[in-house]
Amino acid sequence: MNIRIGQGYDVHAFGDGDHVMLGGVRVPHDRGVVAHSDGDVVIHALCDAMLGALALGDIGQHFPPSDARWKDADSRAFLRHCLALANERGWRLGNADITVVCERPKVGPHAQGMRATLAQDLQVAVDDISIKATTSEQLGFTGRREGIAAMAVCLLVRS
Ligand SMILES: Nc1ccn([C@@H]2O[C@H](COP(=O)(O)O)[C@@H](O)[C@H]2O)c(=O)n1
Ligand SMILES: C[C@@]1(CO)OP(=O)(O)OP(=O)(O)OC[C@H]1O
Repeated sequence: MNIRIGQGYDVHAFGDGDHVMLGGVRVPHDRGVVAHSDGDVVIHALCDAMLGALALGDIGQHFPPSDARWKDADSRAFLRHCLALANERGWRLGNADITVVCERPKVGPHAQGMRATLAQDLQVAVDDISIKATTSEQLGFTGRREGIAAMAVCLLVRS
C-alpha cells in the first residue's frame, strides 16, 4: 500500500487565561485551556491522526502527561516528532483536514495562520492543510462553552 489514513480527536476544558493555542497560533480569548502542555487541540488531534496512520499508538503514549518534560510544552514539537516518525518509516504527509468545534473563539480569522504554521512544521504546501470550524449550535459541552474540541484526518503517502 502506498497510502495510509489516520484520524484523531482531542478535547480540552476551558480554564483561566487569555488565549488558546490553535494550530500553533496564539488566539486571544477570554479563557485559556486546562492542559499539561500548551493544550493545542488542533495539533493534538493531528498528532493522533498521524500516529493512527502509522499504527503507533496515541500522543499520550509518546508524550505522557506524567512526564514533567512536557509541562507547558509547545505542541509544535510533538507534531514535528510525529512527522519524523513517519519520515523514518518512508512516509510523508499527503494532506490533512481538521475541524475545530467551539462557540468561541472565532477560528476563521486565524485559519490562514494556522495552515501556514502547520504546513511549515509538516513540510508540505499550505494547500495540503485544511482548517475548518463549526459551533455545535449551543449544544453539549462545546455549546455550553465549557471546552474546545478538534478532529483531524490525514493521509500519509510513500516518500
Ligand atoms: N468557532 C467557530 C465556529 C464557527 N466558525 C465559522 O462560522 C461558520 C458558521 O458556524 P455554524 O456552527 O453556525 O455553522 C462556520 O462555517 C465557520 O466558518 C468559526 O470561524 N469559528
Ligand atoms: C499532550 C499531552 C502532553 O503530556 O498532554 P495535554 O496537554 O494534557 O494534552 P492531551 O491532549 O490530553 O494529550 C496527552 C499528552 O500527550
